[in-house]
Amino acid sequence: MSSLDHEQVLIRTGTRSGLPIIVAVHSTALGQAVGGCRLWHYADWRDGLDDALRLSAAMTAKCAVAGLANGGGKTVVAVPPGIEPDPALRRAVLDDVADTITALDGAYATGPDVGTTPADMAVIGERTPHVFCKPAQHGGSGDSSPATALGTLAALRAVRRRLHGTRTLAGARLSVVGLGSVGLRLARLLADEGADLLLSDIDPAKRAASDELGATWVSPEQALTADVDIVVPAALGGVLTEEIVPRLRCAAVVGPANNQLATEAAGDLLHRRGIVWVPDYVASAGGVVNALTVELHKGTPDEARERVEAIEHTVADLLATAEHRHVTPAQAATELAQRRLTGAW
Ligand SMILES: NC(=O)c1ccc[n+]([C@@H]2O[C@H](COP(=O)([O-])OP(=O)(O)OC[C@H]3O[C@@H](n4cnc5c(N)ncnc54)[C@H](O)[C@@H]3O)[C@@H](O)[C@H]2O)c1
Repeated sequence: MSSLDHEQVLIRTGTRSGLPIIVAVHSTALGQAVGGCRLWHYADWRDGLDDALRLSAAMTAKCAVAGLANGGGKTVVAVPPGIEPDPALRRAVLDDVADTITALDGAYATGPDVGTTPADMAVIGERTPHVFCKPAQHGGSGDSSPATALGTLAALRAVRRRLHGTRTLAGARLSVVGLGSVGLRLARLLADEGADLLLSDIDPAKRAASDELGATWVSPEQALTADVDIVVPAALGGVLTEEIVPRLRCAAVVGPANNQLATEAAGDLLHRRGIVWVPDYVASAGGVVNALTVELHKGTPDEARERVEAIEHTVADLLATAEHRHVTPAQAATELAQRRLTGAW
């Protein structure tokens, strides 16, 4: 049996909801642990515990690599099969989550994750200050997509410099897969800067926005395998499969989509093909960096923007480490997290 490498895990049966509320605090070495609140169905609550343990450890790495003074944590509310939380049960769950966070005495703050929304964070915020990503009308930082897009742009600048010796995206050829909240914002920023864009989405209604930006509209498959400088995955995860990677014709893959690598082997394959890949949790950190800076660290919007734009330096550091140590960027990110966690910045 492996050892517990978390600082603490609090598991309670919610006094109001009767549901298992699990909060895993992986690390507070760099500061308060943060991580979203997942409200999801699990056949067995122990599966929810596994998720909380795994995802909180991943948050420690994400925060450390992003240079945040925060550690990793996670809340999982394990909803048994067959129960669909109605508004009353949902309210009960959120109050139970807030009380559990209060019991941790500031060691952990939560935000939205699968199954919860910024509006839910406002409800949790009625009982505890240790919450972020509340809607703007509740004093929060609001929609995280603009900051996520800005952070991805910063990551793209670092990669552009690495590929072509310049940080401007003017004249760079990029394809964006997914024109949702983040992808479309990012496409606009790239178009403003004069990038040569191929845009795609499974939703044909997004074509109008693509035309407006003067971009070339292609299918998601064409966008992924296009002969461009950088492919930007901005839709769902798992796009980088062992089947697709050999067909890529780009020099780099950098985007906000979560969990882009379908398998670890796909990551190795990218590396062997000499395609630069920035781990998604690094490229997509802008949203959480902005929310934490403004809401938990009480920074100004300018400070938050500066921190989001610092993702450019983080990525440059990461790529330099990967090259120097002959490792994948994912391994380099793990090493960077370790260096920061042990104070050896
Ligand atoms: N919103 C944020 O702040 C944020 C932060 C970190 C990471 N992310 C990640 O970035 C990605 C995009 O997030 P979002 O908020 O823009 O989501 P979204 O739901 O607003 O947009 C996703 C878009 O992708 C399209 N899409 C879905 N499947 C597709 C496919 N197979 N090919 C092409 N397009 C497809 C959808 O039609 C939609 O337009 C997600 O993976 C998300 O987890 C988002």
